[in-house]
Amino acid sequence: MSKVTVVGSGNWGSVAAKLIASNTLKLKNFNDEVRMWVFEETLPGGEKLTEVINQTNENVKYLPGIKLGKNVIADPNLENAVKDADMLVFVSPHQFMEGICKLLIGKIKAGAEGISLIKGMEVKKEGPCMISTLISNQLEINCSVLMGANIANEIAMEKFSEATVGYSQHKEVAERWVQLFTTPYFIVTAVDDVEGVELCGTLKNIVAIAAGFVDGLEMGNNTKAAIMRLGLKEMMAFSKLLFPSVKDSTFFESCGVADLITTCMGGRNRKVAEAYATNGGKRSFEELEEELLKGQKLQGVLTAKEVYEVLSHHGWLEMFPLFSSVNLISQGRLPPSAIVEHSDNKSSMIHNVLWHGLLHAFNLPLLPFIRHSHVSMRAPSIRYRSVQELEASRGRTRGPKLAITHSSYSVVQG
Ligand SMILES: NC(=O)C1=CN([C@@H]2O[C@H](COP(=O)(O)OP(=O)(O)OC[C@H]3O[C@@H](n4cnc5c(N)ncnc54)[C@H](O)[C@@H]3O)[C@@H](O)[C@H]2O)C=CC1
Ligand SMILES: O=C(CO)COP(=O)(O)O
Repeated sequence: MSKVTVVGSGNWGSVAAKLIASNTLKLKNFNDEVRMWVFEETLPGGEKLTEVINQTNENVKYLPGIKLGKNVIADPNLENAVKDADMLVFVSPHQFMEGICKLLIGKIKAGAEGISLIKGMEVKKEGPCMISTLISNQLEINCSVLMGANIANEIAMEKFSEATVGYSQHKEVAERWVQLFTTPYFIVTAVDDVEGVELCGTLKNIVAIAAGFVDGLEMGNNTKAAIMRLGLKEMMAFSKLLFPSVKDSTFFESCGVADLITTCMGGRNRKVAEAYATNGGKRSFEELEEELLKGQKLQGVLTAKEVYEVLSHHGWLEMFPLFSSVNLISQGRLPPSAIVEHSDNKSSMIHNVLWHGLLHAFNLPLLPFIRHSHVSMRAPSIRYRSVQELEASRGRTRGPKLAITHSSYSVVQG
């Protein structure tokens, strides 16, 4: 019988534990108990979060008012929480994963399977690294992903939604994950495109920040829809540049367009970005995150910075005006209103990038195509000026080109 451990216990981590715990009680091939590693905290009343979760069966800080299931056992000791697990569910904010993995090296049971519910990526000197790859490489386990239109508080209340498991090669493993997560109100589908699924979940957080700016500036639904359309194009183009094997069909699964829509309508990234724009960029994201999310973490601002480093490193900034602008606005280098700028420049470049996957399939070179192609399938749209033009038009000069750097956060056990 397989034992399951959830590594992480924030808003989504707690809901994931609840979903899984309802299934392990019913499914014969799983042990009833679900262990949940908790990054220990002392609550304002002086109690330890882990003890309160185990006494009340509720994560009073990150998911108040929802019973997790009596078979969810909170454990503040990471090593102890994972030691017998056959199936490991990783669901921490992405900035903590490198630190968590370091603590887990050599502590995982041989043959264990992992799945990442984490939306984010790391940028290292060697280039971008998806979180599932970080887990796989560091812990020497196979790691699938689960992403989707999954605002945790709604799933906690058992409102219907869908999700996508992304796997590579091992369909039978994906089927076990589908079995472990699926409930009548949470329908999970597996697709053989782990990179595509993970990149959808990661990149939509940048678009959600843009959608929040649009809301803060009270620009209306049409503008937000335009931002979502442009964002989806940049998501597809960026994904295919990094992994030419990424499938178009993945963007039509829950992890793709559905997650993009729900996050741009109702997520935390959107909410904090709205407040940032309402305040004219004068209050930092860190301050607003702390005030509005009370310990929950944003992923979009960091992801925009990480993606910007990749774009800058490859000389791709002009092909990704939305992603670039989101980073520059979040860093205070452009005002929130720069999210929508009209000009008539290189919008066809994205279209060209989308051809890259096709070209790659036929082993044709990309760069000459981008430089010389005049393929014209442009639709009228918001046209972005280049980053340089935007900054120059505001009398600013660009800061030094960002080098690929890696910032890691430490995991400090309370
Ligand atoms: N909340 C949601 O609706 C959804 C979240 N996700 C993704 O799930 C992942 C986890 O997010 P949530 O569960 O929502 O977390 P959260 O943002 O609600 O909570 C933050 C978590 O980080 C922990 N933490 C704080 N400092 C830490 C440190 N130094 N080391 C390790 N852990 C630390 C906190 O204890 C807490 O469990 C993210 O990648 C997010 O994008 C995906 C789908 C839905
Ligand atoms: O990923 C999410 C929904 O699928 C949640 O997004 P936020 O972190 O912006 O709330």
